[in-house]
Amino acid sequence: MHTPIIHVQNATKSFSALPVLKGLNISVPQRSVYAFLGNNGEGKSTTIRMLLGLLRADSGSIQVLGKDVAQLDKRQVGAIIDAPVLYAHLTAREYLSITRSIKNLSKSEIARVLELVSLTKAGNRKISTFSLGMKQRLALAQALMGDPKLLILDEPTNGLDPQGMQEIRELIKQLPEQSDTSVFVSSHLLDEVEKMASHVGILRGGKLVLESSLEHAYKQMTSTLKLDVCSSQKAAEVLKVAGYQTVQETPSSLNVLNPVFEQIPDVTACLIKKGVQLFQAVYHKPTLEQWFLSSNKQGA
Ligand SMILES: Nc1ncnc2c1ncn2[C@@H]1O[C@H](COP(=O)(O)OP(=O)(O)OP(=O)(O)O)[C@@H](O)[C@H]1O
Repeated sequence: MHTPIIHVQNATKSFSALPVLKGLNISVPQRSVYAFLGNNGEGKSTTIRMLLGLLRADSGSIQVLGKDVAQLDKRQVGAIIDAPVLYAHLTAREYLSITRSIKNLSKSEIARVLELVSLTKAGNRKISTFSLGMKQRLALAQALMGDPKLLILDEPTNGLDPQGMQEIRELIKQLPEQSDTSVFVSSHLLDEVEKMASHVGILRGGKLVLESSLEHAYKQMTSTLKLDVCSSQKAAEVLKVAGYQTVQETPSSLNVLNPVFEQIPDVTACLIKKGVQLFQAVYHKPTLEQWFLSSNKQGA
């Protein structure tokens, strides 16, 4: 098994005796886009500051890129925290050349990162002429200079319009494949990160209450086909013979468990063929958000 790119074990952090993190465990697999979710004030930014070595945990262990965070070479991690300060009177290339000289990188690095964020053509334009989405892409380009193996982003789509959000999402999504960069991205919106993440961790009450790959989550989600019929018992017998699993709710309604959407015509045809009157069929697949909320309640 690969070493997690971020591994937090039992981390705690209090501010003026007020506990914010109360035994936080996080395991971020390599080459993942890990969405770190939590409501406002749950401690996402605090965690991110600890991952970047800007804040020390009171107790517990924090490993980033296989090393204790205190020993980490910070140049191996790219980050956007808070609103990035972009100098409006500079062109994008001039702006990136500041980071290039600080990090002592080759000139070609500017062209590489501009290409990655699709800003090659706008490279010689002043930042003051950029849209908010372009500015955020430029901030991403800056964070990607030096080809970091890990990118840590604190709410990178905050304040962007839907198109800007989509641009950033598409960019982030392709980073593991394109440049072997893992991404740890905080957000308070599950439906927003669902479109780009491969893994999700949910922070609540100072702990991670759920951590899962999205693939696993999707497999766990149970869809149902609710049928209103003349006799649920008869319908259940007919469907059992046809290989469907059902749960009877009332004498006149039952749920078919985990049907795929394409099976609905077959289910209804089976019933009609055997003389079971069907009044209504309603297909339901929970959203990821509903699944997480219910898993959370069960785990609580
Ligand atoms: N330097 C600090 N001093 C005192 N309290 C702090 C400090 N930094 C954060 N806190 C408190 O810790 C809690 C968590 O804050 P944090 O900014 O980490 O949450 P968050 O999940 O990032 O919230 P948001 O989504 O609103 O940014 C809040 O109650 C905040 O007031």
